[in-house]
Amino acid sequence: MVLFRSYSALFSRLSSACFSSSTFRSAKFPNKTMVNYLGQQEAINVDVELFNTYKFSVDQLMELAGLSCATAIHKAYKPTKSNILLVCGPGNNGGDGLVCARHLKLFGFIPYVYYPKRTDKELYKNLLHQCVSMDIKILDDFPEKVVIESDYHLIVDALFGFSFKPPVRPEFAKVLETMQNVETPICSIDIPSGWNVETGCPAEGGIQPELLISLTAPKKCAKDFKGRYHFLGGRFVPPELEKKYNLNLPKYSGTECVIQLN
Ligand SMILES: NC(=O)C1=CN([C@@H]2O[C@H](COP(=O)(O)OP(=O)(O)OC[C@H]3O[C@@H](n4cnc5c(N)ncnc54)[C@H](O)[C@@H]3O)[C@@H](O)[C@H]2O)[C@H](O)CC1
Ligand SMILES: [K+]
Repeated sequence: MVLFRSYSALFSRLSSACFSSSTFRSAKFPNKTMVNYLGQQEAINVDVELFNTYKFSVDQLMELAGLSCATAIHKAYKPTKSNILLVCGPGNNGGDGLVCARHLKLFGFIPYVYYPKRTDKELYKNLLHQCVSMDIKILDDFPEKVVIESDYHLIVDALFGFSFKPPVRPEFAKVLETMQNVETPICSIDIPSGWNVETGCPAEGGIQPELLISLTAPKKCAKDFKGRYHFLGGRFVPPELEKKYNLNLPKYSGTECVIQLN
């Protein structure tokens, strides 16, 4: 354990010098003011249309969402041999986290999953099974602040997405509080957990992710994001749906599944 921690600490110092390649800094980013930022109900409506009108299954979209997240993390953080703590919540945002963990492993990272409140649905059982089958460690307890800071290079926040209604219920309060206080960088999937989906960061506290990956289209709270990297992922929106909600999505390049917005 001592060796493990000292490796992580060393790695953390080395890797902070390697964040983001120069290719990234010189790339031309689309004007994010062009993109339509969705309100909570709009995000839910788009989701419902994807399932009901366009007949996507949740598995399909979650796989693309989770792959987008792992890809954005790989683009923002190198080298890959680092420990990543994924905190997965009870809904689809948590499911994106489980998929992301699997892809991170395939990309060469060392993911650890904390998934305290599990749903009984087949999809989630399978996603967790896939993680376990790929030797991804599932943690029974959420690590203390000092342990996170010494052992992990990045936290992936997959606790709550666009269905979150504040205030956070007591069962998740401790986890969110720890995430608010750690020095370790945070990557939030779709919504920084604990933020109001529309008004953004709460007046007191609130996590401050370094990386935000908006899925389908950014939500209004993303205007409050002051971190280093903002990516858009979830490249699965049919053109008709994009038109209907005036999403004005930026053009993804070639076969890329994410695009950097800032
Ligand atoms: N169309 C897309 O863009 C897709 C997005 N995906 C991801 O799905 C989430 C939205 O998922 P959903 O299941 O609707 O909800 P959440 O994950 O946000 O959370 C629901 C979960 O959380 C509990 N909860 C709500 N409020 C609170 C609270 N105050 N305290 C504690 N717990 C709370 C609630 O009871 C539920 O259990 C979206 O953001 C994307 O990440 C899909 O993966 C693909 C399609
Ligand atoms: K989240």
